[in-house]
Amino acid sequence: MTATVIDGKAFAAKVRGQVAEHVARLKEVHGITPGLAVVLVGEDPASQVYVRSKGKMTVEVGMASFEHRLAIDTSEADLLKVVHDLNNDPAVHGILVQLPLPDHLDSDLVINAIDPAKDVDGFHISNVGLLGTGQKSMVPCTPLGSLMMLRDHLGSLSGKSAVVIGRSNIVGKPMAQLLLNDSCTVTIAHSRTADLPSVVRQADIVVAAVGRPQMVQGDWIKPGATVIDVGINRIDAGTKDDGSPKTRLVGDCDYDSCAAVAGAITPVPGGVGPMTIACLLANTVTACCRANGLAEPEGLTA
Ligand SMILES: Nc1nc2c(c(=O)[nH]1)N[C@@H](CN(C=O)c1ccc(C(=O)N[C@@H](CCC(=O)O)C(=O)O)cc1)CN2
Ligand SMILES: [Mg+2]
Repeated sequence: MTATVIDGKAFAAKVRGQVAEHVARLKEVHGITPGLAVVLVGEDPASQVYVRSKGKMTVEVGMASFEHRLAIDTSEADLLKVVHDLNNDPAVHGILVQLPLPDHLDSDLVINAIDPAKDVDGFHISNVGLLGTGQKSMVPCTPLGSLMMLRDHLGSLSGKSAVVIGRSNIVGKPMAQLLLNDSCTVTIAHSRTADLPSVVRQADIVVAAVGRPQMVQGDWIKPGATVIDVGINRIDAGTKDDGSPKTRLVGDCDYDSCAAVAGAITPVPGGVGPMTIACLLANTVTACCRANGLAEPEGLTA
């Protein structure tokens, strides 16, 4: 079997197109421009790339983008003041604090200071609790994007057996919750799970979010299963012509061996990653509609 490649780049472009249509309607009919504020502390190179990309795509879909770049030694009090001001800014419907934060800052404290209605990352404890009890919430972007791709590829997920490898608050746990809400039978596995290959082999749906490059092997995959690879790992790839080190991105799955067995698989890059930013934009429109008592965009929420 050779797996169908689930094209996250194309899917994300489609989602951004839908978001742009909603934004245009909000502007024309209601005179409202959704606004997204992104806060970056420090100069982590990957975070800078993601924040730049978020700002660019926010503007491309017609929304207002507010960027707050703070020095690496910003105090917790100063960061909390920025969050507080954004909570009270009526032009801002979504707030995102780029992670990871520098070590001296308490991520939980900062995230829980965001107004839950503007928490477009879905990381605030109120949103975690709402998702966990099946109530309307803001849903974390990477799991939401993964769910959209699964629904698009498989249709109903009801009754399917799903294994989520990874138990992080931002991917593994909310992903498991979303799959459960869609009536999957869900197992959360992780790096310490006994006989992980046998556990994964039971699954119709595998979501790999363990943060270990190419860990999941093809012989762990049930033939025909759908594999969502959330991992983004940069590994050595020899040297360039000038002798400098070369790197490449790989997922948590060993792509070639998994693709030989799976029914469908997301590539890295070009799979889940692009969906993360598309879902961030979708969440911002959702937050804006909710704040204004308007109907939410269909198909862009969980
Ligand atoms: N506050 C948040 N912080 C972080 C999140 C998040 O959702 N909220 N997720 C990640 C980083 N991230 C967005 O912030 C992100 C990561 C990767 C991609 C992406 O499109 N990746 C590409 C490859 C990019 C490359 O070449 O390096 C892909 O997979 O195709 C988008 C967003 C941690 N922090
Ligand atoms: Mg910290």
